Amino acid sequence: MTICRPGKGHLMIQFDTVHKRFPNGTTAVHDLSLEMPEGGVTVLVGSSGCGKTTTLRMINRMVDPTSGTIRVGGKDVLEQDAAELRRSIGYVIQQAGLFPHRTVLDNIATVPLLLGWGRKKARARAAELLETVGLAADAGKRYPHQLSGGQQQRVGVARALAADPPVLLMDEPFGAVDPVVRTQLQDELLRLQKELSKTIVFVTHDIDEAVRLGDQIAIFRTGGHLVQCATPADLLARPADDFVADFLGAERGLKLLSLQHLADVPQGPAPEGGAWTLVLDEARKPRHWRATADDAELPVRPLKDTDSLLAALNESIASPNGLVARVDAEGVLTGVTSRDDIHEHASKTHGHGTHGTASVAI
Ligand SMILES: Nc1ncnc2c1ncn2[C@@H]1O[C@H](COP(=O)(O)OP(=O)(O)OP(=O)(O)O)[C@@H](O)[C@H]1O
Repeated sequence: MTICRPGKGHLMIQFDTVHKRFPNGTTAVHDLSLEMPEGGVTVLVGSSGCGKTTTLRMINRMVDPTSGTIRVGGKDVLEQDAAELRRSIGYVIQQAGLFPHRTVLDNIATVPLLLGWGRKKARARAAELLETVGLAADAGKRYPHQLSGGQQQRVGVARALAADPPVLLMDEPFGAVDPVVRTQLQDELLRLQKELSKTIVFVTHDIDEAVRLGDQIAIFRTGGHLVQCATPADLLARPADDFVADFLGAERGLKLLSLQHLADVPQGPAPEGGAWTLVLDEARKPRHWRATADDAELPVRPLKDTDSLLAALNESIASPNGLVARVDAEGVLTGVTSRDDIHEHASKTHGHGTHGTASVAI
């Protein structure tokens, strides 16, 4: 059995040896012990039918466990009224699940109205949330079918946030939109999360989405078994077994590079007198590379400390001499870094163990 213990901060959600067997005999979740820190995003991933949705739905009692305990904010969910619990937890599903005959504003105001806020206050809150999720005020008067899939998904997020719940459950919320909109929605969620610090449980099939959004990722396999739970970087660096490694995909190393930043990679002065010179403007901002032999020019894409090692590797391949120009926040040159330095730094942090540090196999 794998137990996930993040080990720092307050825990908002705790699964303790939770088992779910449906009346038809299907075991959807098998002795799950998993802890989710307050203010963090826990992503549940795994192939179809491995128990992600059931796990999520046990948190707000849309499904009750067969055995074991689930605590939200320290309280056993089975000791709470199911309807009340549901209203206190935001829930977002694929294709938003909006009420088709209610305006967008009324959709968003649903839970505040159920909580007895009164129409005026609930609608004012809904209007505020439209802006929070990046929709224009006039979208509030429309009906869901008059919005694009991506816009509907934003309304779904606004509706889930309406009563300002501490916990948000998101079941494949961006599964039905195209990849460009999906990336935008992920960016929006990351921006919102910086502001709101909700405890989010997010179900997806998409490992890239999990790596982008998760503070911790729990990987399940068929039969409702949790295989590994760790931070994205730990998971990518140290998959627990072949199943996890396969799930992470052949580009696991590149994914890991996308999570690591350039900041710690050493830099030196830009070379002088070699085959290529880095040309700067009067403010010492890089303009281009110039060939000593024939004055040919090649573009330079300077990187900041916050850029990823993947971006750095990419730039070092594009650069004529394998050097990456580094700049400060104002775009002024701070130095250059070689492809070898990037490689060396990447392999130092990849590690070769087999177990994620946040997982304890027992
Ligand atoms: N109400 C139910 N009655 C019987 N079996 C169920 C019920 N709900 C889910 N199951 C079964 O439990 C298992 C886990 O289902 P669940 O929906 O939790 O998986 P999932 O990982 O979310 O799948 P997907 O990624 O396809 O949504 C599956 O075998 C499913 O068929």
